[in-house]
Amino acid sequence: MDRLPIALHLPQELLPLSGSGSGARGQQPSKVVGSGAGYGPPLPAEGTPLSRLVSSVLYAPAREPTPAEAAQGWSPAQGQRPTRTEYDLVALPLTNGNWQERWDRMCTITASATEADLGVAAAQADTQRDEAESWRAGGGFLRNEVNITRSEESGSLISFASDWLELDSPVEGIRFDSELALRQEISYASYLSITSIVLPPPKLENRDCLADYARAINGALASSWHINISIRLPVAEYSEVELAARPGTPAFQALTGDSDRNETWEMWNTLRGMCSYSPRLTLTLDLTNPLPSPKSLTRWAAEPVRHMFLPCTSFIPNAKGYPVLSKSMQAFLKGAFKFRPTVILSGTHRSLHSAGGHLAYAQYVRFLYRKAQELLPVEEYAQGYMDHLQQPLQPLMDNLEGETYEGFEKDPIKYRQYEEAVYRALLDRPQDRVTTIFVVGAGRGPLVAGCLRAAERSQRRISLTAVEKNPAAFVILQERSALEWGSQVKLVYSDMRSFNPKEKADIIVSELLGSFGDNELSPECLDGVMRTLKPDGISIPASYTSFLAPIATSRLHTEVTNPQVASTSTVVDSKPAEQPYVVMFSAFDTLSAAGGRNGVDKVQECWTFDHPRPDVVVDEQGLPLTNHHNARSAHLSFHIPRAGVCHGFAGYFEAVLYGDVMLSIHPERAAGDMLSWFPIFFPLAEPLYLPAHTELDVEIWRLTDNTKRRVWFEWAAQAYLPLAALGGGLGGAGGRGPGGRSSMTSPPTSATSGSFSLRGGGALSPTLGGSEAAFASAPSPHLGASFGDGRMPGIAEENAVLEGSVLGGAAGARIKISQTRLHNPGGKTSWIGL
Ligand SMILES: C[S@@+](CC[C@H](N)C(=O)[O-])C[C@H]1O[C@@H](n2cnc3c(N)ncnc32)[C@H](O)[C@@H]1O
Repeated sequence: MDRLPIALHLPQELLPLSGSGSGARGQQPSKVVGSGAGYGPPLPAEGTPLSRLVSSVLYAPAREPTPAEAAQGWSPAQGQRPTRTEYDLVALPLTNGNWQERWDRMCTITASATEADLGVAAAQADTQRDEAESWRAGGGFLRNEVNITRSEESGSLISFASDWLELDSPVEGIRFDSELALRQEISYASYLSITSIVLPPPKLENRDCLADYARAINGALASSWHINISIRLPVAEYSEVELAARPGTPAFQALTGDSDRNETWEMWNTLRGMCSYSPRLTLTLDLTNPLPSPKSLTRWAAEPVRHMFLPCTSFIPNAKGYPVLSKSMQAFLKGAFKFRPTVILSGTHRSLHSAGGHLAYAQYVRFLYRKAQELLPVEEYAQGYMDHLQQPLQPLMDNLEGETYEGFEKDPIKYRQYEEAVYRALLDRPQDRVTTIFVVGAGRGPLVAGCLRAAERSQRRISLTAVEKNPAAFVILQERSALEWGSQVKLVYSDMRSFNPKEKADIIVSELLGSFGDNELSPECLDGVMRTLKPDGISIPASYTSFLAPIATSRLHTEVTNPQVASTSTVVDSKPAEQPYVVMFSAFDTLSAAGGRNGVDKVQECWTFDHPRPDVVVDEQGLPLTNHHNARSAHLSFHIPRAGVCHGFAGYFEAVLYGDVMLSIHPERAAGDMLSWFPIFFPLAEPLYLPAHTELDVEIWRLTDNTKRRVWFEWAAQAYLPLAALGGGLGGAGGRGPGGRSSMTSPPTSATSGSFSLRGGGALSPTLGGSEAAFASAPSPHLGASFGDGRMPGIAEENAVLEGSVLGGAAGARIKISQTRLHNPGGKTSWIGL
């Protein structure tokens, strides 16, 4: 099991001031090593004061053996060897109060006040201005302004930038000088080979200057090619009134209730959006404040959390006085541990808890981490594949590798379900008849073996043929035939679409399913072999259905849109955003929920394929004339209860094998330990911001081109806000029908629906006055963050579109707020070959 990285945060008062240990305080210089021929400053033999402090945090001193160790033969050398403590890293501020003092003197005075205000003599003010200007022209730190002076000291450190930097100050001069100071700190950290620096967060009260903060961060990222910037952001903010009610008490609960605390996430979303989802911009989630409701917390699961800042004040004492965490904090950490953030503990020296000592906090976090490592079989199997984007297989166009078959064959559920389906189908057949079964796309034979077992269990006689077009897999089939099956199984090396048996089948068994059901071209392959099925024959599977849900996954979005990201390797791993991927989602959040005005599902059905399908027009050989009947389209409408950003759609499938024997990777219905299929991901090239109560309409098409012999998917989405959600009195029930419509069902009645452009929002804004309440907790980039004038900026936009029931008045009306482009038009980026 991996060790969870834990850092100890050392505040300024516990740090040696740089310059101490020298003659500065009248001490003799320490004994040094390397001072002669060395090129750097002399290094004290016992290390610098800082490196000694860091070592004392990370390594336990030499010790005496315990009685048990002594009994087992303790060698003195063992006692001398430094052993690791509970900590792996030390977190500390890069600069100290001396720097703040000088910066304040230079910058706050010149930026924010007049001489008269401050009563500063004109000459002194001039000196400060000159000093500030020469610093702005490219000044650096003084030796006693930084806590770290040598790169030898920086190895096990996480450094914090000055927490007084105000990149979002309402005072313009302070903003610009803070930005200069930040650049200086980043450049100094880079010089020290520090790879990650933690920055103070933007302030809620300065939200008007959030864009200034974001621009400064973007510039800071560009100023160094390797430094990672991590923004220390509180998991939630509370008002003074709420905090006065004492977190954890029923009074606090009554005040905060179930409300969505998304203010800090909204700031983060604006910030990372303005920084173009830089992979070097991450989060240090600050767990000082009480946790909000679990619903508000889920969105952090989709964000790049690099560190968790956990002060000792967030721990509560257990019955024996040891520090422990509340149930909700335990659950949150358990979910977060799978991303292996560094936990930064702070204040452990303050003896806030009566038992356990200062290491008890780290020991407890490690205990929680160990507990969180108990994985489901599918999670165990998927370790190493988490959030790893893979091209979907094309088993028709390509021949699969042996390793891929081996992977399939580890699945404990799939083959059991197939055997059960064949067994039930055989039981439903007369006992005295021989049933002809074709296993088409037999691979290395696991379904063939399943059919033989099903025949034995059901006491039915079968005639079994295995058809496979992969020459390498066909060798394995021959091997199994020679060693296991003998004459029980007939082998045919052929593409199933040109397979010509003498006798037709009662049952055709196949497994050509992809993560989205039909995306490995099962419909097209089975179309080609259904001519070998008797009129009353059956297909196992009988049908399969595709499902979709909108998700937030900033990590995968960054990967598909930032070609330079993916790894530190020099190979540029470009992953276009207009193709589907197979991926085991880990850092993601499903944005939709069941309900909304139309009572829609959280995960919605796109379309279904049934086999056999007697209505297909075929030629004289029994093959379909065109592939037109396999085109599909789905128009879905998702209810998005809380604000979030959609980065794409997760796709799943469910298959009916026979009767009620199913296969499912539907997230709400799957058994949980089927390993053969990870979900599919349809990314969006641009993230789509969705305020709370959005109705997200998603269109997805499965298209085919007979001449090019290809199948591909296209997708797009539009976001709408129901007027009812704005509290303006125009909304109501009804309007658009429930989601989940597909091309195979009847289209919605359009007689009463229509849409019209809303020109000049002024006419509507009086009705919509008071809508601030609905938006106050969900300011959107599209809507603007300020509602001080009582109007809803999105509505005032010239081209906002109001959709509603024209004949039936405005009941069910909704306003369109954004849309995506059409992804993968004409299959230009991605297609599946027939
Ligand atoms: C997903 S694998 C399943 C293999 C095996 N039935 C199993 O369940 O482990 C699909 C198999 O179908 C084969 N296949 C795909 N299209 C085919 C076609 N048109 N004709 C024959 N075999 C095909 C592939 O080569 C591959 O072996």
